[in-house]
Amino acid sequence: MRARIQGRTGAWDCSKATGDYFETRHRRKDGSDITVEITTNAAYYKGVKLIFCNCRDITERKRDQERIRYLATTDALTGIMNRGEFTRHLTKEIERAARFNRPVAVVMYDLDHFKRVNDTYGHDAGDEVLKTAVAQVNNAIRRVDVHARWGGEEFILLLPETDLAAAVKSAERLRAAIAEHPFKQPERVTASFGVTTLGPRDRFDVLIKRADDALYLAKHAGRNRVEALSPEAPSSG
Ligand SMILES: Nc1nc2c(ncn2[C@@H]2O[C@H](COP(=O)(O)OP(=O)(O)OP(=O)(O)O)[C@@H](O)[C@H]2O)c(=O)[nH]1
Repeated sequence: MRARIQGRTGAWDCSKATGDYFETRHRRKDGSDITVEITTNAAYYKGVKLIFCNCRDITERKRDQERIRYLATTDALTGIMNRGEFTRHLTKEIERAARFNRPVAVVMYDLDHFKRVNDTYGHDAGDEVLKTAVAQVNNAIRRVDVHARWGGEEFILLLPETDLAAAVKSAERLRAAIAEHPFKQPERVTASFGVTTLGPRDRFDVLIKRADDALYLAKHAGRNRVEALSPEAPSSG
């Protein structure tokens, strides 16, 4: 038996491989995508080698897997990354930055007096404010920056290849993007920002704690502002 499977990755000859397994993507005549699982096995019959090649349409399974992955990694309200996924990204980035001695910044931000928004306009209006604020930030960051919901009305950004001065500049741009945007209910919304960068011996929790401390400073200095703490800053414990 000789079969050729023509996929996007080119032709694959069934007669050359046995005990093989792989997946390939193809396009149907109607333009829709199909994912196919290929398995091959060989058997001998009267001295003749027979190759069995099994092709199965796994498009649905793939779609389900993608959906599960999306739900597991994404914040349902805002559509950005959730805390668990961000933690995985930052952990990797810390390793990479330390290994290659590259800068990396973390920015935490939190909407100001957000409880008042919920109390005055209701929870649905509060949700709208969260989504709009996130959209403003998404529009103002680089593609390589990672934006996630840390919890409640608190958000976090990972800025690769960014030193403290550049991160403060970015945070200031994001602060202005929220503060200057005409929201619906209420019309004006602000957020406070805490910025820090990775120190030479920082672990994940130390970095997050320092960003959180900087955010706390911004809240206590009057809100709608950016505060930064460098890795050399004394820890608040
Ligand atoms: N609508 C909505 N509200 C949320 C969500 N998550 C958290 N909140 C609300 O966010 C509010 C946070 O209130 P606080 O922690 O007191 O903070 P704040 O009022 O923003 O005050 P500061 O942070 O000090 O400026 C609470 O009322 C929470 O119920 C959400 O997904 N949707």
